[in-house]
Amino acid sequence: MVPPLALDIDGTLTTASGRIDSRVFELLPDWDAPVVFATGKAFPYPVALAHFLGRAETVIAENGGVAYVDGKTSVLGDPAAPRAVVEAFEARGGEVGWGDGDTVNRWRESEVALSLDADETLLREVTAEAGGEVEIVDTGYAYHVKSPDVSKGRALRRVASALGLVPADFVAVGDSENDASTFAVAGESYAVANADAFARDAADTVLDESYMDATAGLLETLRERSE
Ligand SMILES: O=C(O)COP(=O)(O)O
Ligand SMILES: [Mg+2]
Repeated sequence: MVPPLALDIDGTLTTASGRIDSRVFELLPDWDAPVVFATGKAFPYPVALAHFLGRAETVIAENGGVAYVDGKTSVLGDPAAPRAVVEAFEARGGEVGWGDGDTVNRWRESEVALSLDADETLLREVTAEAGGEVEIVDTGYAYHVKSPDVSKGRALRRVASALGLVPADFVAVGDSENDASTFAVAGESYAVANADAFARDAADTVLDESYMDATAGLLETLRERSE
């Protein structure tokens, strides 16, 4: 039996230019165990990915702020403090940085994400003034202002339990700071070679290859190992 998977999306299932790698559509539709997409992206993104792969919509979004399994949505983080911090940041001239429309935050329920173009110094200053109520996670794709109580790893506990599993049953793959908590609870954890220092330190293994080259290679290995 192949193992259940907890898969980060950006940097792990993508190309270096941020597109979903086409091998995702070859390797994941028939993966014969639960697959949890665990991402910093807002809820609709992993739902859409699972949907178009023909898989169960079992997802962790917003770095663990939202979990969806078996038709049930759980919002696991309170957006009040993150929103207040970002309002204070804007009042002092900061910009969230996604332009008009802001589809990045439109469906976000537990946290706020800012563009990497945002003024990081000001953001960290305003966050420090909130006195531990919020933290910033830099995924390499965005700054996320979130409750410190929220994490992908904590959400994986809940999702695994709904599936009749425990996090230790999962193999986790990821590339950044927001994956360290998943790595801490998964049975086996792998950072892709493009991963940041947090993810590399937290992973059991750092893969030699980057992005989906690494993930695809690992999935092949896991499949062979299970035969
Ligand atoms: O949304 C982000 O900042 C990163 O998303 P990821 O967790 O899928 O890498
Ligand atoms: Mg990532």
